[in-house]
Amino acid sequence: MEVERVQEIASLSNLKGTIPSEFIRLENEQPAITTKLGVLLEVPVIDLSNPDRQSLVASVAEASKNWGIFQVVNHGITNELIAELQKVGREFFELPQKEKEVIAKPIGYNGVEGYGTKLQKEVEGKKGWVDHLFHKVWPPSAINYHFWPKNPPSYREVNEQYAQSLIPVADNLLGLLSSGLGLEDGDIKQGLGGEDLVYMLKINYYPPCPCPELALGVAPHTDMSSITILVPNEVQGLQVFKDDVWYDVAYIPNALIIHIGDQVEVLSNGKYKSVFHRTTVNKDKTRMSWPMFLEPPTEFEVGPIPKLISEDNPPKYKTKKFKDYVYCKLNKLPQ
Ligand SMILES: O=C(O)CCC(=O)C(=O)O
Ligand SMILES: [Fe+2]
Repeated sequence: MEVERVQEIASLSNLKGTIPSEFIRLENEQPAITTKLGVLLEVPVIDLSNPDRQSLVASVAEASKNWGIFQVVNHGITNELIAELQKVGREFFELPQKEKEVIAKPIGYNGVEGYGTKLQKEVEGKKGWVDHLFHKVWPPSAINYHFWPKNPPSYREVNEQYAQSLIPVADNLLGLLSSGLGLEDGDIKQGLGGEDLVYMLKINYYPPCPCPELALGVAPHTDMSSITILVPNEVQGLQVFKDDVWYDVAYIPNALIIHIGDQVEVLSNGKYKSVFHRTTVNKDKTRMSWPMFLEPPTEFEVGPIPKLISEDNPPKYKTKKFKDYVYCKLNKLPQ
């Protein structure tokens, strides 16, 4: 059988300290050359239990304007639930390959859901050292359980519980972002489709890599989502581009990492910035992460919120259907 999944490539005994050439980045992307070594970037850490809403709004707005990324603590998701989420996700990836392939993204299928490995659409044709699983978890009408692992048996219950616990956290964050622009709390969520907002879960599985200094996990990008709520495991790997260099983001156990994605940048007419990030891999350890992408429905039109637009502040972005935004971005066409 032709080896295709990174997890399988990583387990080959004949690698002997090397990796196939399609994983070796050009020098301008290699982590060993482009990372600020020995420094952990302390992105803003925001305590969501802060009773002073004004100061909470101010810190979320400041982080979203200047960083596009922050971490939240005291968010209300229990450590036990995060541990369960990680356990069932890891157990799925540790199943025999044949069992994982049952929920593989079908070839030629037009959606993103399913187990898979991305063949990066990059000029150099390089591949990321990562496999993934995508499936929607909310709203119930958007869910296709075919793409959810049947094994381990508790996968569904744990992931449903996690999605439901995340809804108030997401609503709160979107409200804080709205308020930070001087808008009503509900305006940003409304601008994303309101209750039809889709929660798309991705699990990234980065197996140990014999040459972590030459490869990347996920290539540099901004998320197409509105915001992304991310749980990593304890293995370092997330990097952010700041002042022309890549920095490792400090890992805080049980914090949620929040990325500002492209749709919030558009809605805010550029006041909030989507964060440019990438991931590195580890020589000995498996890294995993669980980004939850909060996305407008594909047919929903997103554009700068009208209340933010004036003669002095004209729209900087087009208003367009989310599916058209995605199509242009994936095919590297102008937006
Ligand atoms: O693994 C991570 O920490 C981030 C992954 C990521 O950026 C993505 O999947 O979009
Ligand atoms: Fe990302």
